[in-house]
Amino acid sequence: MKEKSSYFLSVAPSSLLETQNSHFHYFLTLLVLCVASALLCRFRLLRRSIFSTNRRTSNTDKTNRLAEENEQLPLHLPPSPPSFPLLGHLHHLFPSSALYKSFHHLATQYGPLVYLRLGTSTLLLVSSSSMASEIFKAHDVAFASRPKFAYADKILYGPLSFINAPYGDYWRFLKKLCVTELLGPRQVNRSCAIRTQELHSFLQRMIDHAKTSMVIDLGAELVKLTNNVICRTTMSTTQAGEVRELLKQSFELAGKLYIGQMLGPFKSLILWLYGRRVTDLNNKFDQLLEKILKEHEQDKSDDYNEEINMKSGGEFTSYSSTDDEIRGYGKDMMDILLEIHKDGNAPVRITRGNIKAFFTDLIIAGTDSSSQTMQWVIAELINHPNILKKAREEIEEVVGGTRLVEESDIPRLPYLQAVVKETLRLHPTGPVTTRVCCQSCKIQGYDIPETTPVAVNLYSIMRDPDTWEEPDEFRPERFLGLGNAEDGKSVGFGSKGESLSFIPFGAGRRGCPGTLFALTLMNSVIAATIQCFDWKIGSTKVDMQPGSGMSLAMAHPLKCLPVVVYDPFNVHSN
Ligand code: HEM
Repeated sequence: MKEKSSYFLSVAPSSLLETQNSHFHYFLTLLVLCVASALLCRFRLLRRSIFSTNRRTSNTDKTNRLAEENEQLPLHLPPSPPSFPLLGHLHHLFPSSALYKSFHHLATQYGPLVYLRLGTSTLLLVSSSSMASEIFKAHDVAFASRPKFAYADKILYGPLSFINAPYGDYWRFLKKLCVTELLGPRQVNRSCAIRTQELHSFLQRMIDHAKTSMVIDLGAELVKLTNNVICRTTMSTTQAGEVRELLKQSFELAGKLYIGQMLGPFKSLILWLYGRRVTDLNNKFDQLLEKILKEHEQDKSDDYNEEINMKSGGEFTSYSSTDDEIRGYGKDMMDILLEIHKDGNAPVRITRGNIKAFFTDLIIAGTDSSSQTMQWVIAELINHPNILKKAREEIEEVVGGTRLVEESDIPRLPYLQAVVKETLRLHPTGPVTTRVCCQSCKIQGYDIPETTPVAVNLYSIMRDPDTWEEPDEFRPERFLGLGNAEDGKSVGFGSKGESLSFIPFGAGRRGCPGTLFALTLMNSVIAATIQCFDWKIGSTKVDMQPGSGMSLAMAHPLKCLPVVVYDPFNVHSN
């Protein structure tokens, strides 16, 4: 059955749509959307009455047709709030400028499973851990694909993307490769040297700023650190800044197309306005990635190390390492994928386009999510000095006062890990994840028709008062000890046998393959930051207001002055 492009949110664009940050734009867009939907529906009604056709196009119509085919038995759909005849439930998205909050509000009023009609599309909203279990566990295969985007062919490598690939041979092959090889424990261990170098570089920059009493944009510094780590680990490139800038511009425009797809017959207008610029940027980015691919193919020359030393940001040049140490391992992820590309016997054909799309996915999915989470952690610690003190004491006890905390210390720092987990619970940077129902099924007695797009609100699940005591409080202690969750079940990251009450990385087949990579990086950066710095801000408390849009970023960048409490590069002065 041909799948209708529909209203959807997905991992990559959730961070991209952060660019639509202004409240004004958000409301204006929804207003235009409402008017457009109304016009579209009126036009359809008129056309039907003139030509007396029975042509049906919307998912709601499909649902009714299924009911007709099913011996006229009406489908038993999940509960729906009251709706307007043409707009459906669009007006329910207005109460908040952030979509996950509007969804959260809907769940508190109408329950954990809500069926919505948004203009011409439908959406199943899932907001509790037991309902999420139905999607991520009981019917995992039926919900293993993501909804399609009308302009998939316009956004960067859209149709070749892994994140939006339908559940099938290609996706399964790459997912297995991610888990066993590219993002698995072995590869994460082997890239430790890259993370350490970039962390030292970051710390040195903070120390320099502290010496000159310079207020810094901590978010921007963390983005730089994360982007460098991901670009170097995945494709050993020293052009991380250029990669990021082009991606940012390209996806700002993609965000506009994304909103535009909801405008029904007017969506071509958006394409007309921005199409050319999107193509130009995509071409520029493609040229850059092609260059990096060719460098890999040309077998890197001996002066590779020297080149890295000169370009890797400059500040930290004390290493003189072998190629293995610089890259973290002999082969990087791009080398591995190129080998598969050239292997005629590989079980799945991977094109050059697929390789470029895959690395673009990793950078988009991994950079902002990790850096924003770290920014939230530091903001929470500034606002909770007792927790900062406790975390610092734990590090001092394990590490002593003579060296910098290392990745290998993390397993002995449970309180630090609890601080990071509690931040992920309160501030999941991808608060809503999406799926599409590919096989009609029943959830708790309700019929879910094929092609229904699904939004799982991770934010609601992780603030559910039935699971979490005082859900809005920052209390890392809740993650210490047995069981962890107030519902008594084990809390991991949504793996098999665990409660789905803590799922910042999603769950099931399409759960985040970068979980280990992200946690390894975040735990070690946060540990070192706690050990080395206090932070001064302009007021007594950090403003914790989240921004609008679809990702959960801070509304105001965290600007602060680092104050050195331990300088790992000048031990004599400590
Ligand atoms: C704090 C950091 C991160 C958070 C909170 C996060 C969160 C998520 C979430 C919620 C999903 C959707 C899962 C679902 O639909 O069930 C996802 C998917 C994904 N993430 Fe992450 N992520 C993070 C870091 C990373 C990193 C570092 C990488 C790679 C380097 C990565 C790569 C991906 C990919 C490729 C997908 C798509 C998986 C698929 O569709 O099969 N993520 N992530």
